[in-house]
Amino acid sequence: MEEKPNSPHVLIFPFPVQGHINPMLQLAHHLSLAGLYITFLNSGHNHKRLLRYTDIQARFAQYPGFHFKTISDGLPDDHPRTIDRGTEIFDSLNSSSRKALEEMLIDLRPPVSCIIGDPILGLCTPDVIEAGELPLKGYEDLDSLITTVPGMETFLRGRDLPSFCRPNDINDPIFQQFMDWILKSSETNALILNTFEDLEAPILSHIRTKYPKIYAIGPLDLHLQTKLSSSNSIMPSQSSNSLWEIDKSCMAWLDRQPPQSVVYVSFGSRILWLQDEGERPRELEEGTKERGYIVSWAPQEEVLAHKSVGGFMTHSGWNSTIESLVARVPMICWPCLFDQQVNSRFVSEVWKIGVDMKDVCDRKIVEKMIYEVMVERREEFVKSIDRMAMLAKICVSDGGSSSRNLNHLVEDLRLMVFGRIK
Ligand SMILES: O=c1ccn([C@@H]2O[C@H](COP(=O)(O)OP(=O)(O)O[C@H]3O[C@H](CO)[C@@H](O)[C@H](O)[C@H]3O)[C@@H](O)[C@H]2O)c(=O)[nH]1
Repeated sequence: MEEKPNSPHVLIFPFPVQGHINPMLQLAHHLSLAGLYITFLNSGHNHKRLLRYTDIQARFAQYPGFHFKTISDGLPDDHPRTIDRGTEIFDSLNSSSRKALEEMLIDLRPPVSCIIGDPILGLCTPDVIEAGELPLKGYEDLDSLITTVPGMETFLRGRDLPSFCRPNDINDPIFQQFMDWILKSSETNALILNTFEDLEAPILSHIRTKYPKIYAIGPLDLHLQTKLSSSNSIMPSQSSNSLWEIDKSCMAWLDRQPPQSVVYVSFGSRILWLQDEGERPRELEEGTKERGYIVSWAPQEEVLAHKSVGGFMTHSGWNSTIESLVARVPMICWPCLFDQQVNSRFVSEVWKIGVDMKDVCDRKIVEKMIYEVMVERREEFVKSIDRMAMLAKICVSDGGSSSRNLNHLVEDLRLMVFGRIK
């Protein structure tokens, strides 16, 4: 890499799953557009998979300061790396990558001025424990309000807490491990968030009391699209970030459906075991043949933007939530893990852009919720989501809050080279 004194060199290291690689690549793209040196660090396993479906390196070839590097996640090649394997991937990455990362940092030129990592942000968990609201005492607590999370006092119930934050016993080793990561994440200098001020203002002002430097620069994808189109550049297709082969055949099927008649169902990387094994139940294929279309990995953003799609049944992963908001598609949420329970509560109770099935799901409930989103409360949801999508657009356009925050981020990264800020 040609060494230019005074140029910041940013090392970006996403947690090695699809939902983290996508936004981190978008962030890397933003910083490259601003002329920064970037080293994008992938696990060797994921980098091989990205290269299988797209020439990800060619996509960034226009940026001379952009380099990919890989690091081992410490797991054997045939390990499924799915979340149903508990914290295996976290643990392995933690123990195997530290030394390699330290060595890499010594060797990289120009010297790395900043590392953008991917921590778990559980800011309030210690306060909730301190207040005695965790651990939950039993089923009756699932419906009680949690009153110690600022900005969420009136709507956050026990059942809306992230799954990892509600152990039966706070001495549970997995919970303790998460707590350890949460406490470590509070040592970072600043937070870069894939959200926008108009979406989460009260929460962002609370986070600001703990982290003076936060940069809400999202929705990253829409932001990138806006930036690239203003310079007449082409937005890379989503398939250029994908760990799975995208099957576009569903687009022709969507073209044949009436406007807003289709419910798109996807649980992110949650049910990939099913797809990877090629074990889709035959009854599912047969039963939906006339009325639906199944693919293993869809071009999600294109699907959401299609005029025939009227609702999204989602696991409420953050990327899916924000992509649905941008595409103005109301949601039927069926959260499972991590932040998904909180996201779905915001969708239904705060933003009012969909319904939250939470932990109660059977065919009657699915039918009822789909009816609510597609018919009964459609007008209300569409009105709110149109407004949110418009605010997102304003935030990422020139002079909008996300655009200004991104400029500040770039300025601050530049200052780091001179050691003027930490
Ligand atoms: O058929 C599909 C399904 C998904 N996607 C894309 O894959 C990403 C999925 O991301 P997300 O919705 O965030 O789900 P996960 O991959 O499950 O994300 C993990 O990471 C997220 C970000 O931290 C968390 O919010 C989730 O809870 C966690 O499960 C999105 O960009 C989708 O567009 C596709 O392109 N095609």
